[in-house]
Amino acid sequence: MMKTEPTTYNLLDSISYPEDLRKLSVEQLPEVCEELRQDIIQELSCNPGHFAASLGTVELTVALHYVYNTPYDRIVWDVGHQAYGHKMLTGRRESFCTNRKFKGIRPFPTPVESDYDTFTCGHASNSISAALGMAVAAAKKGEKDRHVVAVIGDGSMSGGLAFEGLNNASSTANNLLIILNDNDMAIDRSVGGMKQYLFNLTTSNRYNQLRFKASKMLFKMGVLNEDRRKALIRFSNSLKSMAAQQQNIFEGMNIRYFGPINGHDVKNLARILRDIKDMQGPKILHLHTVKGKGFEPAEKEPGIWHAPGKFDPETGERITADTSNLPPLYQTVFGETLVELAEKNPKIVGVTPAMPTGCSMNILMQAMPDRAFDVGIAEGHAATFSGGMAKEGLQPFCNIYSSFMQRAYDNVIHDIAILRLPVVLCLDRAGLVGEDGPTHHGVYDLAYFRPIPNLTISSPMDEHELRRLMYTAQLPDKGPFVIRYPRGRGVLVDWKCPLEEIPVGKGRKLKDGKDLAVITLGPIGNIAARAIKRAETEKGLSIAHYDLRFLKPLDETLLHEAGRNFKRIITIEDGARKGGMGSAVLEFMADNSYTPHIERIGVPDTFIEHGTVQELYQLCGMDEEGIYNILIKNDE
Ligand SMILES: Cc1ncc(C[n+]2csc(CCOP(=O)(O)OP(=O)(O)O)c2C)c(N)n1
Ligand SMILES: CC(=O)[C@@H](O)[C@H](O)COP(=O)(O)O
Ligand SMILES: [Mg+2]
Repeated sequence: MMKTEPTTYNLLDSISYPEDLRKLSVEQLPEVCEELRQDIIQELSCNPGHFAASLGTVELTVALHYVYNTPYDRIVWDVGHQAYGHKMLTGRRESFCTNRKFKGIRPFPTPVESDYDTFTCGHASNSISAALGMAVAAAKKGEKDRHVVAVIGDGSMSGGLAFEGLNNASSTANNLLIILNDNDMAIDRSVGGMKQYLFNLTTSNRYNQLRFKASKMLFKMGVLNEDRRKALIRFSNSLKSMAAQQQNIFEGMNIRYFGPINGHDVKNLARILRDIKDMQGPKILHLHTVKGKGFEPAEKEPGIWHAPGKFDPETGERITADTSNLPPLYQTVFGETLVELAEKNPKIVGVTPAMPTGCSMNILMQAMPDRAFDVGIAEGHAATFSGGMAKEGLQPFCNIYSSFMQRAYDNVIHDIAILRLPVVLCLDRAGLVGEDGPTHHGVYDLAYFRPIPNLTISSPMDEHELRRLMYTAQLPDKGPFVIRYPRGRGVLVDWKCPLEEIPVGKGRKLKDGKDLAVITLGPIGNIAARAIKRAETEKGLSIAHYDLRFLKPLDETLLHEAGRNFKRIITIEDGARKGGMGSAVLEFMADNSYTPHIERIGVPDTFIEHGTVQELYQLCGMDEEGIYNILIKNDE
């Protein structure tokens, strides 16, 4: 049954902020959790967002706000997609129905929205570093009573940044608590050695619990102080490694390890948090949780229920529209075409940093499991790993969301571009992505990749162009080749065109015109084409339209033609206005002494919030109406 009217809750309705929660008894916490979980299910069923992760952290969220003095004490959520319960307990339950909507609650915690949100969330693996910074700052300011807690998932723990944070935490004076929320899932299944290591730790559960109890008792009795504790750890670790040929990696780094414990027993969780809260030195608490906990379909298929869209909260049936007559997703075209190419070219391999389903690399994984790699949330590694394979003769297609590629900038320069290694860098989610907001918009790649020598940078206007660019990119001697395309559907229902080469650096004149020229890059060219048609029909203008296809190398013949023939040129791109395609055209015209009036349509120099892509296009003047208004401006 769909949610029709607000449900009333016995305890949850009395909690607006954590102070209210802290007035309850420990015995009441399970009921709070049950109500909070139900409320998340009800809310998400009609206003979609990240779902399964927040169900898995209900007890942790309640326990944290119960035990810690938030917001004075700092909780740093990693990614923040698991923090819906946190939002509801921190003054945003009433407005939660606007979550992820334009002008509504933001998709991930951010201090811009609430004092309870301590840092920027969205990109994985930053929580330990940020929390360590806060802990050090607190100590420097003499705030001895301020506690800092980082909450990081097992998937996010696979990221290099998390390891850097751990490494630094182990050797810097701090009292940080790291909570490892281990549900054995990223968006898809967790991968890698850390996941295996955490699983193995489970098997030594009894040992860790015994050790925790013993050390607590000795502390209480005054037998154990910090120096003796460290000596004891060294002694117990050496005994343990002798016995089990294995050392706890965290303990080995001087980070005290507790767990693993059941992350859904809220009373026990609160008790343990209280016990370890004031212990000196860095600590890690390892929780076992179930992604999707308490909602059976999500527990069974947490991958699908990571962000399932609307659903019926009673039956668990997902509400999906019939898409059979719609153009395909660019992601499907990418995945299917990659398999087609890999069947013919044995050198092709696929790489994804933890987004196999999102980018459709899972199609290659299923068809050719030994030729596709999910490397975990490790974009920098994905790029360098691809470079290594390319150096030895393979042809990697490394697919990374545009905004996550920001993490791999130096890897692309240092480990791919300098040696001109033939890696195809597929930038999925290029352009404004919608409800995930400013952390996830893929709007900087054109500007950040354009200055790098040896790179070819392209963007297809439709599915056929995507297939042709993918085909072209894997031909011999093409060097590093970037292909950027957006989240969502293309424009051609019949997308399976023959695979043909596109000459590198060659754009297209889509139509001639006399009054002004429009230069576009990528799928936004389709919106521009509609606006052009309207301006011609309604205002009698004659407008030339060029699809540049390549930002690098630029089609100089095409640009000379535009520079020679037009006094007014409008560039349109789904990316930052500063530094991208429009800037490249400006530079070209200036360098060649052309003096047209150039207007650049693109994302302005500000962080764009969340909303539907359509709403955000409108906000940036990049929708059909916005483009039309610019086209006719001088004609009014
Ligand atoms: C740098 C970066 N890469 C990829 C993602 C996409 N992403 C969001 S959540 C997630 C999985 C996180 O797994 P985990 O930390 O275990 O959290 P869980 O969902 O299991 O609670 C991924 C890959 C991201 N947000 N940031
Ligand atoms: C939290 C996060 O970073 C991902 O879950 C992201 O929201 C996925 O985006 P897509 O839905 O575009 O794959
Ligand atoms: Mg996980």
